[in-house]
Amino acid sequence: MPKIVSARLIVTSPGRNFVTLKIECDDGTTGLGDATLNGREMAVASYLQDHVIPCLIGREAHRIEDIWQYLYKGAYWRRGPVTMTAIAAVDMALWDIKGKVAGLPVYQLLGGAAREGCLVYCHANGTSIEDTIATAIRHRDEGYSAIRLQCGVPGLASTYGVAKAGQRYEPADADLPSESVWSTEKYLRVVPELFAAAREALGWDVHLLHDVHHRLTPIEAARLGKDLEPYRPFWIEDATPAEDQEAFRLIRQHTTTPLAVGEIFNSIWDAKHLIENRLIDYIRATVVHAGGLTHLRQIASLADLYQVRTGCHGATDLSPVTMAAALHFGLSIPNFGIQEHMPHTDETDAVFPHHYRFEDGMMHPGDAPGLGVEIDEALAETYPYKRAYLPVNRLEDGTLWSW
Ligand SMILES: O=C(O)[C@@H](O)[C@@H](O)[C@H](O)[C@H](O)CO
Ligand SMILES: [Mg+2]
Repeated sequence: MPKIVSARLIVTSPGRNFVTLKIECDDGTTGLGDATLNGREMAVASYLQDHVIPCLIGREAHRIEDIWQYLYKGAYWRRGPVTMTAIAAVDMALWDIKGKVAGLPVYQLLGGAAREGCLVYCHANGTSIEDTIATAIRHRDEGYSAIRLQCGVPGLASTYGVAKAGQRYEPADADLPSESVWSTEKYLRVVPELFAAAREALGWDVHLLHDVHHRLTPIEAARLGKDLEPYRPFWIEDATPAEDQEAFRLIRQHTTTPLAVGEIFNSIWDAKHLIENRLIDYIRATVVHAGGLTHLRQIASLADLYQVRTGCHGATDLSPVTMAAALHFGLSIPNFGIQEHMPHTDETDAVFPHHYRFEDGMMHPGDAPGLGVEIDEALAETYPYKRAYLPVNRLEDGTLWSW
């Protein structure tokens, strides 16, 4: 059985920061895990370097569950985004190794394919409704059958999800947190107009999604859900800050618009109340921030009992290693819903050559043994780490608000 002989971190910044864990075994097999936590990358790097890697050396790489429990219970201080991202990186790398040793793609180790491919959604954003619709039409013509819509808010200089003119969308945009200004009233006026225009332009054969990004109170989220019902959204995401899981009951009482939440969740305990009370329809927890494939499977199994489906986070600050792992996961579980797909830049894809592919609105992880993604270390080295923070958000009166 392969034993772990070394593990190291590769921090690279091909346009944005990524932290990757590479584990090597005595038989030469290596595995990769994504350890990227946007805006707090070096916290995870230190947790792995200083507290996890020393405990891995000499362990049997195949004992994934035992190592997971060792890193979770053995830390004493359980859960949290830094800890669970670090555990996720180890977990992904060990599944990668197990697949390579078995000569099988990871989805075959997880029970095999439960579908032909994973339905994905992409992002259409624009400073105006017209720009957003034009982008959405372009993505539909590229083959996407699910599109997330985010547009600028008249009267606000910027808003979540909308790229600066002529640039790719990258929220971690400054050496210290940039500040944006928010107005719920102005926002609530424009989103129904956006969806009305989108249905007018795109018709009904495309799924339309929207990310509220934690910014509404429960009753405001209920109002948005009701206002959007005529346009049948696939979901509204992060409608209200989800530490307050019970708040979703109030939203539920007012609207049938499907609710998705969980990209910032890092364990099953963040989602248990929401799922067991059917307060949500999609759980967005993802491989890299929720403890890896081992833990995410537990979350998906709990969700399946309550007819909650997965809708994993898949933004560009999750590396191609997570994208690959998410597709193996999504292909294999019974209650897959949809997978977010924000294509990485060409420079990122060159650092992380991979086998996953997009075709006709769906993605497939490919059939290479393991996760099917590697890292070009020489190229990675040419992109040094550059500190970057996510923005902070304030109301027009200066109150610090959810970004
Ligand atoms: O649904 C999404 O993709 C967003 O919520 C993310 O882009 C999120 O803002 C970033 O991942 C934060 O790093
Ligand atoms: Mg989101």
